[in-house]
Amino acid sequence: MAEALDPTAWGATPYDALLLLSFGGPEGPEDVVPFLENVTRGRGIPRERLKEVGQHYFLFGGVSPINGQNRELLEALRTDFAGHGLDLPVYWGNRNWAPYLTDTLREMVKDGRRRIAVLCTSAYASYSGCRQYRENLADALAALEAEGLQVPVVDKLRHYFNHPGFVEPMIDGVLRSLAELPEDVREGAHLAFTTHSIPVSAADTSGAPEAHGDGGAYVAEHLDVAALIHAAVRERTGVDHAWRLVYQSRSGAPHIPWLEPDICDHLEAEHAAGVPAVVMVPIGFVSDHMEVLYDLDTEATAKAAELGLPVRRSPTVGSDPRFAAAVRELVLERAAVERGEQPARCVLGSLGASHDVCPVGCCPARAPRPAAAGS
Ligand SMILES: CC1=C(CCC(=O)O)c2cc3nc(cc4[nH]c(cc5[nH]c(cc1n2)c(C)c5CCC(=O)O)c(CCC(=O)O)c4C)C(CCC(=O)O)=C3C
Ligand SMILES: [Fe+2]
Repeated sequence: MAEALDPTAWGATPYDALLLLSFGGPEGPEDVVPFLENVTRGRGIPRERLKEVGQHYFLFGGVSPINGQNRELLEALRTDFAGHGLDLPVYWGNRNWAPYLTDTLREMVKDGRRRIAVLCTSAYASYSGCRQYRENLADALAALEAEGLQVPVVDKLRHYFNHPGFVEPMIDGVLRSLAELPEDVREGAHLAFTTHSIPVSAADTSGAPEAHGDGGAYVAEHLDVAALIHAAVRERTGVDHAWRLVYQSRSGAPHIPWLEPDICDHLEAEHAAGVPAVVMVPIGFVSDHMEVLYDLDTEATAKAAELGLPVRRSPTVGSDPRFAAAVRELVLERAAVERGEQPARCVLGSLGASHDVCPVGCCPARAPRPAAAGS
């Protein structure tokens, strides 16, 4: 097994590059409206919600932290790869802002890259976190083909929500946040694991068809990560902190059901129930981007202050070296699979490793569109 994952034996063969594929964000006030237009094209988000979200960005000078965080992750990946003798170039492209995916893929093709492993900055199954990226890849490949360029093969790496390199940095973060709470409320603190709300219909159909059902793979995967972190914290502190999975950043029309409860409503309910403190744990996100900075650090934190409820927000993985190492392992694991080997899968929790290739019917879109890197 170890041999299959040794970069000095086969390298990442058959891959000749890794593509970091992310959301993208504005880098100045003049970018905010065009960015939001890119995000919401054809998605039916109410105008009021868009104005409101624009204000979140303007509050931070029109700059989302996400691009800077991806630049740091790129550096962390290059450092990790170089330190482990893995000679694999790493590129970066986004769905909604420069560097745009199509431009990056064009550059990759011009550099002679033919077989590309893709890491998305979304750890879980769902239309927004998985299939939509595959649709973006299909669109970009079609654009290159229309330009007469040779189309590379792209393989999306499996979901990594339950990879130790994703979970362990978050466990440390929760322990740090608990330690920062005033001592008299620390032991009674509850953990609020939080992720992006999505329409209930999208949650129910998330993941492979056999996982479909109430909450689908999206909710099941988050519950697994939450239970893992909770158990590790109990083991390390000896305290059994009560926990719940809650949601944030809801958009869409009010009459369409989205996953609940919202973090702010949850904080209110916790306070009313006499809970002395809460640690918000943003397990749904890969870096401390705007959903974390605004929805948790600004809005939910203000709500808690209004209630007089002590809260802390624990960090996401960002460019933690353990996450960079996890990405290397995911590349080498998948490379071994593509060479016909059966590598060991590094995985925690009760769900096992997610599929390498999305089956037909995985995280379906409202209206079917071409998607790359699937069956
Ligand atoms: C599951 C999920 C993730 C987590 C997985 C992943 O990371 O992919 C995520 C991440 C992100 N979402 C982001 C930003 C936005 N998401 C929006 C809208 C939406 N997100 C959705 C879902 C998700 N989103 C959904 C179902 C919608 C409704 C419309 C639609 O179906 O598309 C809108 C429109 C306005 C609004 O309504 O909020 C914005 C501006 C940013 C960038 C932050 C930054 O700039 O730092 C990031 C990382
Ligand atoms: Fe989003």
